[in-house]
Amino acid sequence: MPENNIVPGGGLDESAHLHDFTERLPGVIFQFYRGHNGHMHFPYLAGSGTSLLGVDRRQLAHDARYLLDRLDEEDFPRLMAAIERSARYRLPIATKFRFRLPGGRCRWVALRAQPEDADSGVLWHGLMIDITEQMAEEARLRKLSDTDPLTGLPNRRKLINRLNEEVSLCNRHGTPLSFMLLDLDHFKQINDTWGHLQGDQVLTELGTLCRQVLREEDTVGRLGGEEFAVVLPLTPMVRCRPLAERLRQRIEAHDFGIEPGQITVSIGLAEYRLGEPRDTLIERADRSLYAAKHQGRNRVVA
Ligand SMILES: Nc1nc2c(ncn2[C@@H]2O[C@H](COP(=O)(O)OP(=O)(O)OP(=O)(O)O)[C@@H](O)[C@H]2O)c(=O)[nH]1
Repeated sequence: MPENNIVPGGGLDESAHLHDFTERLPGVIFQFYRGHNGHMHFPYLAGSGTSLLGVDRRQLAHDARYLLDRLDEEDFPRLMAAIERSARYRLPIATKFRFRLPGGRCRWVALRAQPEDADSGVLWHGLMIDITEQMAEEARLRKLSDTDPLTGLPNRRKLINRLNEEVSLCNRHGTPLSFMLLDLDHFKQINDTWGHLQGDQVLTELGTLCRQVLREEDTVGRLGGEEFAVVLPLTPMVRCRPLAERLRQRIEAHDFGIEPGQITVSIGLAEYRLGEPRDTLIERADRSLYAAKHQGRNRVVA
């Protein structure tokens, strides 16, 4: 056994070792107290994470607000609700929050704590660990799995998720929603004539054009191949149609680096009808797209 291990019953030595040990922990261990009168403080706080977070332990021993005040605005009410729930039902807390450092940077912190009854309040025993790098990696992977690598647009999975969200908002609030399917005309010919690389370039530029013409709140995605889709929240058909027409004209007029007027799109539109399944909306837009192709391409059909 290494010499500096804590030996049970080691008296003074043991508490010195314990202190040394807790100060080196790559995180924070704490006791957090909340009185029935609402006052909160940290009777105990240790670990090297305290210096990382730049908190003053003496202040926190009297008042937890010095730490709570530096929580991200979005996360503060969530953490308070978790504390409340934990206090009421004596359930453990398992949550994460963003913590603002001086200078405006943020760190993500994971928190786990176990409550117990205490004198005139509740006492939690817990730990906090910095998970900023982990969260950044998660965000990177999430983006990767949501993004079409060629155009950088949301992929089918992400777009359908977005559509699901908007459909449920529509059903809840009765707001309008339109859906647009957009397909390049004779794209096989473009590939065959100008090469696959040029074809890829056209797809990428098309994505950029869509983003320029549409509003920030509209989601443009690539469904696959030469097919794109747009989710247009708060947009009835009377507003969606001119927007689609503007997009069609803009694409027709754009210089894609090959013969002018060679790149055109057919667009199928559908407006959501309250209560209908999401797939019915997609099918109606698909039928409109089919009609646009059938009627000669380079046109918008609703
Ligand atoms: N360059 C490139 N081509 C792609 C990609 N994905 C699909 N395609 C091509 O898109 C073409 C689609 O051809 P079709 O489905 O026959 O449709 P189309 O030629 O556009 O004809 P219409 O849709 O009827 O106007 C095929 O040649 C595919 O190889 C891609 O990522 N890059």
